[in-house]
Amino acid sequence: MLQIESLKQFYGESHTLWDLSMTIPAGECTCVMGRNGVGKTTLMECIMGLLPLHTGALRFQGHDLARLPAERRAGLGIGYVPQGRQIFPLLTVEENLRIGLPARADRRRQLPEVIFELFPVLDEMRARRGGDLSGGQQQQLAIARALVIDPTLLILDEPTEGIQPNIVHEIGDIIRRLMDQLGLTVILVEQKLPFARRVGDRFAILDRGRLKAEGAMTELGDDLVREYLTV
Ligand SMILES: Nc1ncnc2c1ncn2[C@@H]1O[C@H](COP(=O)(O)OP(=O)(O)OP(=O)(O)O)[C@@H](O)[C@H]1O
Repeated sequence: MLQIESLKQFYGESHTLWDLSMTIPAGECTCVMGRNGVGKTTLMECIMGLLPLHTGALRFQGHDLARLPAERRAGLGIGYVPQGRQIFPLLTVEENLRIGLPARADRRRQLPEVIFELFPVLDEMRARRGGDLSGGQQQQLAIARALVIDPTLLILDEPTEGIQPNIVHEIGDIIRRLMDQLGLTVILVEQKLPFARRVGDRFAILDRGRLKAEGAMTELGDDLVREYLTV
């Protein structure tokens, strides 16, 4: 579904991603893993067009992504839940959701009902300010906002960061439900190993901007965990 080919990225003089190539298969959840600062968020921002590539190619369902500005990439069906959620605290839940609408390819101006079926709490809280929601509710809002464009690929950057353990479990269930019910492909940036094992079908491990290992989640063994994931 998404091919990343020989991608390089720099922040000024600092080389952040090195010749990174990987394929994201359709219908699966690929967990991008690695310690702090290895380049996971940078890679997601390159895919979304929030950061320029130095060299390399990005292909999404036959489209040359790297040539398209960020808003066109969303229009192709790539939903993005950024690290830290980025909810607008003074806007209502409904206003936060509506922010996603202009990126829809079909120019529809109505929120898809499926969002409220998936997240009934957001329906109850439509008129509340984003800043009044709990961390878990804000995360649901951030996911729902990404769904407003009817994506086929959903990118989630550390959705469980700073969230209570019981809600973390619920977010895992939601991700799997999105895949089963809506047929979504997911890229999940995740540092929590049990969560990644539960939700992910595949893993890709980054270390200092390089892809070090990838495969089926069932093949993620203790040696890789020790070398690249434990702190
Ligand atoms: N705007 C920036 N300018 C310069 N360097 C940056 C910038 N953003 C990130 N970096 C550096 O690039 C490297 C990769 O950062 P990135 O945020 O992509 O890592 P990460 O794996 O997502 O980490 P985390 O798990 O902490 O979010 C780090 O060394 C970081 O300090």
